[in-house]
Amino acid sequence: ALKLRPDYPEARENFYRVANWLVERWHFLMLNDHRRNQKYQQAIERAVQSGCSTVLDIGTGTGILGMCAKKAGASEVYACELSKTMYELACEVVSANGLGGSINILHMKSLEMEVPRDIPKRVSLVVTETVDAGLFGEGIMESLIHAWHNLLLPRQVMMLSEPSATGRVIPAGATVFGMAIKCPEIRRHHGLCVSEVGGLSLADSGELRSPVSCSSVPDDSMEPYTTERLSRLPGGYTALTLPFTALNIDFNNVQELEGLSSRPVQQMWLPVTQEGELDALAVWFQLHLDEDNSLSTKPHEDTCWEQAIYPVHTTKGDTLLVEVSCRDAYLRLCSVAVLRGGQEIRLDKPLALMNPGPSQNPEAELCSALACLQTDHTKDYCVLECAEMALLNNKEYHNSFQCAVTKLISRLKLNNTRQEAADSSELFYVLDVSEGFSLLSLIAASQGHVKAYSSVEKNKQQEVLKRLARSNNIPEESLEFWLNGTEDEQGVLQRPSTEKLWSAIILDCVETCGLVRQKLMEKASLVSAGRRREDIPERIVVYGMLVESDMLLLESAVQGQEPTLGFNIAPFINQFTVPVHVFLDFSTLECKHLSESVELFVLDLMDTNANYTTRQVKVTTPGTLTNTPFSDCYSLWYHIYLDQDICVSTLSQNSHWKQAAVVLQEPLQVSAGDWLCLTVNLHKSTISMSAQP
Ligand SMILES: CCc1ccncc1CNCCCCSC[C@H]1O[C@@H](n2ccc3c(N)ncnc32)[C@H](O)[C@@H]1O
Repeated sequence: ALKLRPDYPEARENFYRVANWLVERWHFLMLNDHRRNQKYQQAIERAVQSGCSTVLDIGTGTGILGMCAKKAGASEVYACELSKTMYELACEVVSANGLGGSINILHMKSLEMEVPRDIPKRVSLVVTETVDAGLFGEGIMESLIHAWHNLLLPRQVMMLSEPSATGRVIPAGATVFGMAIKCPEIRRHHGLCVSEVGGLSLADSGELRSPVSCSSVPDDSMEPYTTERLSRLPGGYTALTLPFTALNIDFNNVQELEGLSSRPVQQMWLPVTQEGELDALAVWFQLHLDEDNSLSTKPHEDTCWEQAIYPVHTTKGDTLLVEVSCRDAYLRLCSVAVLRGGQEIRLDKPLALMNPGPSQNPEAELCSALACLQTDHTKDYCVLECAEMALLNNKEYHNSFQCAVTKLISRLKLNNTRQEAADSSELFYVLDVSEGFSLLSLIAASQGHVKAYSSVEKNKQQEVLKRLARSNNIPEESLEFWLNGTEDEQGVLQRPSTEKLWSAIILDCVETCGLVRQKLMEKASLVSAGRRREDIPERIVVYGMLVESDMLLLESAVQGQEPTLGFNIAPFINQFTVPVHVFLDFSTLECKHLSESVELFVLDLMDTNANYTTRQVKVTTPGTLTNTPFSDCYSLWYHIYLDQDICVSTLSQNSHWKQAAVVLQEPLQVSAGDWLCLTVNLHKSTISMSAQP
């Protein structure tokens, strides 16, 4: 579609969503990380010059590490890449750098490779960077165990044989660190932190959990950890212990690799340095490329990488007994018990006191200690997405909403009394078409005289709403679930029954990622047909601000004109540059504000035709800036007016929304006092912007 009509905004937004998915953003971060590139290049050169003449690059991505090996003089270089898009990209890059004939790239997963079918003989060196924030997330352990058994020359004791006859891996190993932290921002995304919102008591919500849990029983619907850039978390975090070494791994020792996952788990002692409630365990690592080069993902270092976060779930209503014996400053999770319903469930294993020595396998202990804390004795918990959990914890949003609904219902009642015909017992029909888990239908139903329809679909979530209705004395018949699972937008918005119309429809208009929800305006124009009705929200005001942010640039494209490690890579991968950045925390984004916040746009949901299609907005850059900065992007947020007076901001402190930013195609040279002209364009629900001096 883009090729046919490059200016068609809807197609452009879809391309952005696809490009974001096809080429992960970290390819740009990696290629822009010059230190990382140089360290890998050095380690590869050293290995090749010491005799490793045949090389396999596992997970080649753009092909950069394989090209380093070739340039360092390796006689045979092979590479494999499981992603089709990256495989094709690597082929383009390698041939564009004149190495097409000398690097053999395979579109396959290393685990499927065999000698001699795929590579003629075993290689002396495997290079790879198939690691994620939690180290193991890209399957490096499995890949290396398979490589040692099938693709690498056997590991010889060095002195007996020359280097080229023995196999080895870059990176040579990794050290994993952990640290207990207190962090409200993580807490509010992974557990219920409030007891009452919008006039509803949440006491009977039952157990609510985020999809992140390290429970001992591997449950594929749950992920063991999430990732955060600790240095960019709003409100920061407090370290509750010193960083401790959780694990050392030698990637050149296949027995150790195989042993890791089958070892017994023991307890873990964490020396406490600061008291406070434990919200999560942060984990990072050092990747030892060789004896002298290592990469670190430690927070606050100038690493661009995120850390792995293991939230600690303490189930609501339980009393978690943790003997935080600060005797000789050791936090002992060793005697952990859960008091539930008066019954004490001892979670602890035999105390680690018996073998207080250095633990053989702390990484697995880490997980078991956490599993202890999170052992899900109660099977009947309900999983909410992190954003749904943060929304649930957002008192301000629900209270604002409750005010708006109360005003609306009383207005409707007033209208009724004026029309003597209508009987005072008439019910008002309210439909909540919010995506995902939403309490708004309950808040509407709690006003009385309201029949609320919720579009919550998942059974477990409907159970939670029913439980909350009962415990908040909302009559069962005031809440119904509407058209579950129907794909048809028109159907969802049809009337509940022939004679009735909806009195109000609740739309949630801004996606958690920070963009206006796709098809919002189409949905809004659908519902505006028929009798004039009050909708919540009634309008959305879009704000923006010009900023200069190196971090955003590093995540969006390979920067600079000079080649990467001497290779011409940028033009190829930059074709996947996506100007729209989502899920940002604007409050902690490293950036320089180049203008005041400016009202860019008003979306009037009650009159969808009234919206502007293009709009000129003058923006000034404050005079304080010294160097003529590049204004390279503007960040977006929204004020959502639930009615003409009540509004919630997507930038507010406890907001569950993240922000979006639009990176300009070409950075604009601006200097203080300039006037920039932003052209804001709304086509259906897709906002696109461009800036001209
Ligand atoms: C300090 C490094 C760091 C620290 C923390 N966070 C991120 C990083 C940066 N590394 C991210 C790379 C992560 C993605 S891996 C790179 C490419 O390799 C491909 N692949 C992965 C496994 C695999 C396989 N067995 N066989 C063939 N191909 C494979 C992926 O399809 C991807 O294109």
